[in-house]
Amino acid sequence: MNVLAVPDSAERMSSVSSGNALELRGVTKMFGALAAISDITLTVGSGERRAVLGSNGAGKTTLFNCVTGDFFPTSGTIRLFGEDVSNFPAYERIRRGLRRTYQISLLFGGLSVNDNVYLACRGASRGRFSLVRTRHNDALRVRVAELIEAVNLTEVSDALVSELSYGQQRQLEIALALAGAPRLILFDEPAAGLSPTERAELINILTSLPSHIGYVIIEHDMDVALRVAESVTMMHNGRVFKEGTPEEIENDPEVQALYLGHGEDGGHA
Ligand SMILES: Nc1ncnc2c1ncn2[C@@H]1O[C@H](COP(=O)(O)OP(=O)(O)OP(=O)(O)O)[C@@H](O)[C@H]1O
Repeated sequence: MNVLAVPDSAERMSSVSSGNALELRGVTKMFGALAAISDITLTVGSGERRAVLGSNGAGKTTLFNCVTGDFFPTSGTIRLFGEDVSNFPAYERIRRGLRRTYQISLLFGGLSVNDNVYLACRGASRGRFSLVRTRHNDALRVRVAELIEAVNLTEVSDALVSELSYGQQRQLEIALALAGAPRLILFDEPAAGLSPTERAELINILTSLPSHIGYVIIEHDMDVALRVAESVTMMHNGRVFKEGTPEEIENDPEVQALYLGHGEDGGHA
């Protein structure tokens, strides 16, 4: 059987039994002799909001890359909504409702906020791409307005992206991740470079997302991470070091020693 073959939707739905959004079992990714992540076992329930913390080089980005399909794991399995996607290319994972934001901006600076979100919605709708306006197009425009509202950018919806503040650009990236029908979003350091006011806005946006949309967030800002997540996975040297609620992680002496600036790593938060 071709491991890249994708089952039809009925077959797919019948394989969805666990109710979990994401399940990693024994996932290892080697770069030559270096294990960037080792034997990672991790479960994210449907609609769950989880933070992944860890110092530089802990393996957080590699973990995301394995989940998205940017990298294939060297060993182990990755299940998305109950389906083994370990060998699926990235676009097949996107089709199943997985989205990701990046640390770097992927926005079209010369287009308006509206047009950026519109293009993301068109890309996600899988219809034939056309710039001719139709009724379907009108429905899409309504959806675009809803997404812009969800990230509090309505007042600047006609502004060019290049005219937005850095924080507004990060908010727009969240709107793009919401295009289509996402069920699980991977946020890669969304608070990086934000001012305190922009961080408060980000927390507000993330905690206001529809409850059926789960997310996993890599975030060095502990204050943001622990406020927007209901569960935390702490990584160290490519392995899962601790799991718990934000309170448990915050109060864990080993975590404090390792991550909050008292350990040999010097911390990174
Ligand atoms: N493409 C690659 N080729 C070789 N080594 C890599 C590659 N990507 C990551 N690594 C190595 O794997 C380890 C984990 O890196 P990774 O970027 O996943 O960590 P991280 O926790 O995301 O770090 P940061 O917080 O700095 O982004 C590091 O030692 C890194 O140098």
